[in-house]
Amino acid sequence: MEGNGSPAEPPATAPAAAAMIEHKAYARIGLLGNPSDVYYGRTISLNISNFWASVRLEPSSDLVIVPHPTHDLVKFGSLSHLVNRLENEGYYGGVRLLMATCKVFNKYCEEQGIELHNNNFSLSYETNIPRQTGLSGSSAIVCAAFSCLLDFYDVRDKIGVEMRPQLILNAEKELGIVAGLQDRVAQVYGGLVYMDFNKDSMHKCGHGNYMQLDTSLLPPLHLIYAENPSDSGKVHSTVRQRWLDGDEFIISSMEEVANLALEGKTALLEKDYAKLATLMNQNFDLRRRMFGDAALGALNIEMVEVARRVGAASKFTGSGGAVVAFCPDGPSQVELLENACKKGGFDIVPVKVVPSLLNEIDIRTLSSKIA
Ligand SMILES: Nc1ncnc2c1ncn2[C@@H]1O[C@H](COP(=O)(O)OP(=O)(O)O)[C@@H](O)[C@H]1O
Ligand SMILES: O=C(O)[C@H]1O[C@H](OP(=O)(O)O)[C@H](O)[C@@H](O)[C@@H]1O
Ligand SMILES: [Mg+2]
Repeated sequence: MEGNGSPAEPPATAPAAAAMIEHKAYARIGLLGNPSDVYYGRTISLNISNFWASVRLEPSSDLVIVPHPTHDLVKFGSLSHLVNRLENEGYYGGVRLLMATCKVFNKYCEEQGIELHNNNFSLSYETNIPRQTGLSGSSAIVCAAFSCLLDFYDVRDKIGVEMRPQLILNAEKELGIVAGLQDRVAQVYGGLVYMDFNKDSMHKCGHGNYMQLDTSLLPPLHLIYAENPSDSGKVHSTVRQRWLDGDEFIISSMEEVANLALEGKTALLEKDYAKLATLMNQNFDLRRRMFGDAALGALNIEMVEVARRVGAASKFTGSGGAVVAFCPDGPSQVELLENACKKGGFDIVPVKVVPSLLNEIDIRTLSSKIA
């Protein structure tokens, strides 16, 4: 509609880079096999719409990384407020993640001879993923920022879907955070994904083999969580060092954990949910033996045990802070679980699975067919 004095429509040929771009990336649940993704293992993970991070890219004259008003707090009411904040949430927020994402993106494009235009942008973020609870809050910010850069520079077709999780992981590696690929794969692909990170494919192709599974294979799942931030990089570092030092127990236990994902794929395809429950419990028990109770934290262990006391299967979604629970006996058991969580002071929500996030351009970049 043309009105008197209304601003002129921008020309149809305005560069795509002039538009604001926004992308979301969702929290993920490691259903089986984690943390063997850090060790050439296998996992089954799902992307959930209960929580997400979003990143907004706006064209600007300078390149600006915008600190989040609460997650990157630098103004405090008092000294004790500052100390309290650092003790509970650490020194860092999302700014370092956004910066590292830009650096890694630029490095990869340079290496691959992908030309980038010279326009600048501002990056800002929001997130409602409970902070540092093993729901991949960190990589959600990186993944959403990475998607914004793909579109701003119009290179979605030049950076294949299979490579993206590794680049998203590289942003955290750049910051010295020990982590694996499962979060990033789930967040790039969406839905339910079986992942095999065997050494051969990791070394030959620079990525694992990723297979999307039908999300309707999943039984109803519940997510239990608490405000209890833990630094996943720190939780992982000791076990990682032992693995690097050739510790037989850690190496063989990680192999066992990886096998749970392989068995879990069959169980899901056959809808053998009794088996799924057993595998989930074994997964946590193996983690507990490898990491030890002190590293996992009493509150996190209690979340697993609350679920087990009502007969539900349970395990960590990530490195700690949230638990995925499955009630094989159905709604009456779910009610028991909800009551037990309420009494224990834990939040509990039914899991909502995100469908596949790949668009047509993304699918065309795949070197292997998705299931
Ligand atoms: N909600 C958040 N807001 C801002 N930055 C975050 C948030 N969650 C994580 N980060 C950043 O990512 C780093 C690693 O977080 P991590 O322990 O992996 O959390 P998560 O389990 O949520 O992935 C943190 O030290 C911090 O810099
Ligand atoms: O320990 C795990 O299961 C996962 O820990 C990290 O995820 P987070 O959400 O930060 O706890 C890590 O990034 C994953 O690769 C591990 O599987
Ligand atoms: Mg993380």
